Amino acid sequence: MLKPRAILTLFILILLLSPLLLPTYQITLLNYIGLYALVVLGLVLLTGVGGMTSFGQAAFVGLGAYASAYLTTTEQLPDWLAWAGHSPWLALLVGIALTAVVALILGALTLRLSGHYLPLGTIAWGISLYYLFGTVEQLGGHTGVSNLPVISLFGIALDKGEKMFYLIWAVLLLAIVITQNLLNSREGRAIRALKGGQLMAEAMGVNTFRSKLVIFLISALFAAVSGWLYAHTQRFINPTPFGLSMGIDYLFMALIGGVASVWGALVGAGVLTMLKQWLQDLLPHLLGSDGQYETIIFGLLIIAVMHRSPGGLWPILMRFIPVKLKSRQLLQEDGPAVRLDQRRPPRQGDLILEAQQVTRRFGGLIANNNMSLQVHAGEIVALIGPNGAGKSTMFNQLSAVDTPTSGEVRFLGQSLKGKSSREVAAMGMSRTFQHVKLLPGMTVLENVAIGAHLRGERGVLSAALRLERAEEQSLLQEARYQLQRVGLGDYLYEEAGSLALGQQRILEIARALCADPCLLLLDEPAAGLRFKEKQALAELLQKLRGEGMAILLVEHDMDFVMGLVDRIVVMEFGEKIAEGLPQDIQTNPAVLEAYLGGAE
Ligand SMILES: Nc1ncnc2c1ncn2[C@@H]1O[C@H](COP(=O)(O)OP(=O)(O)OP(=O)(O)O)[C@@H](O)[C@H]1O
Repeated sequence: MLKPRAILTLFILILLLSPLLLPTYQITLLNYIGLYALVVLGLVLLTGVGGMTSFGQAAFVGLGAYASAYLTTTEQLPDWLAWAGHSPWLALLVGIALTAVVALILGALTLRLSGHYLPLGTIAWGISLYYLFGTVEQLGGHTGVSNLPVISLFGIALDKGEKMFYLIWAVLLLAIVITQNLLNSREGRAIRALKGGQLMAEAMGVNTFRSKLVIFLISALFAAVSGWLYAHTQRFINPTPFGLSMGIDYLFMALIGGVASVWGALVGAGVLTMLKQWLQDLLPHLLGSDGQYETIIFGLLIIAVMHRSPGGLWPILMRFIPVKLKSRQLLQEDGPAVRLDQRRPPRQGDLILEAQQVTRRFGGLIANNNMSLQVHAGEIVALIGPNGAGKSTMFNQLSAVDTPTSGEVRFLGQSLKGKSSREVAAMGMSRTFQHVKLLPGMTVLENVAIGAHLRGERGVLSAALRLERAEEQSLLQEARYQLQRVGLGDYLYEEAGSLALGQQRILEIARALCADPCLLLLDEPAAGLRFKEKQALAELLQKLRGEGMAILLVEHDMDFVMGLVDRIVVMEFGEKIAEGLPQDIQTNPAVLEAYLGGAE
């Protein structure tokens, strides 16, 4: 079994030797693969990891290319830009700044769009920027800009493809490392939660819009740097490679390579570039040179690959490479970690949560009517009621996922009016979900670590450069501790999706505990648990109560509830019909009526 590091070293060695062994023509091809892969890497992050489809990446490539072309070839630059003239490196800085500004504006405008509107938005700005490149006179119109200077590095002029090769591939490898570092960090977990876990992530305190903007920005910057490298490799540019058709090609490369993997970017760029070249050489011999047959065959091949392997080629390739690159390796302890700071717990008996006459209407339907309840520190309260009684709706009002039509929820003395579920999480409320919400492909440990999101503060940059290792170790140690506490210590490195449903519910409790809350909202925690697991859960909740935690749970399992909780609030048709000690509720006629239809 080969170690990933050995494969990487071999790969770098082959790269280093390539310009010495391969003919120029092939080096040119490899340069293109490197340039494309850099753009596709951004798409893997944006589309594969973040779940946002962009057809407009080629426009960002154009921004990087044109910024540098303009600055390095224009004789008389405006005074305020003169400092950046004639040096490709300074032009790169300007290109990066320009792309960042454009990406932030476009991202702010389009990333809030949902469904098909986002891809349509990317097509719109992709086309707009393309026409801009062709229209602006200073950018050479459709003729383009020629005579770009060569890049010099440490006094060496990179005037040949063989020399640019080293720069292109070094930048690409650096970008891959940065991306991988980022994905294996606190910010990375938040980013990975974007696809399929946004509601959960927000409840854990993640600002999902910010995470989207971050990957949008990074992918735009990768594209712009690729554009800069392209411009100074070709030393001539025109708008053609920055149009929508290239934007679609980049997306295809990501899909073919494997949109969920960083290395898939390289595979996708490599396979598609080689294939296109090969078809362009081969088909004219077979079919004549009249039609663009390669485009048709190319399209059919893409459909075939997508059909056979929707995850792209990388997962197939991994089956043949004798290497086990599991996130386990990335999560190993570096040594003892500092324990995270803890919130000062409220005093036993303090009022933690209070709902005052909460009403929630959905059109004509009143899901919650005049509901009031209280939860104190060191108390377990159950919210019960028949199906459709309005318990989940109430939970959503209490955790600021939804806003009451009238009435008020107060948490730790503060009204939740106008607060987001993220802010409420930061105040110390943490929850689990009726329908388990976790990221099935991620390890149990990483899933739980998302709960500790608000307890870390190191940002994207330190994650990309691995400067946040101490904090990361503390976050993972906390996740490990909470998993051991709930009895899932043996499953740290399993994929969360492989756990039984009952264990997934327990995982959600560990995740909620990771946030160091003073109030736990548990939505049907015992559903799907076996008897022994229920006993263990009850013990855990009792222990937490002993430590002063306030717990509110919705539960259908009456045996579990009666033996555990201090007080019960019963709902029917959106209203509170009873409240009291378990033994009183068990004999309450209104409750018996609601549950058993009037049986005594
Ligand atoms: N977003 C919504 N729009 C319209 N109606 C809704 C919405 N959410 C809930 N309801 C309705 O409100 C009522 C209460 O639903 P809710 O899910 O809160 O009940 P519940 O007590 O949690 O039920 P269960 O035990 O089956 O989960 C139901 O009639 C439901 O159809």
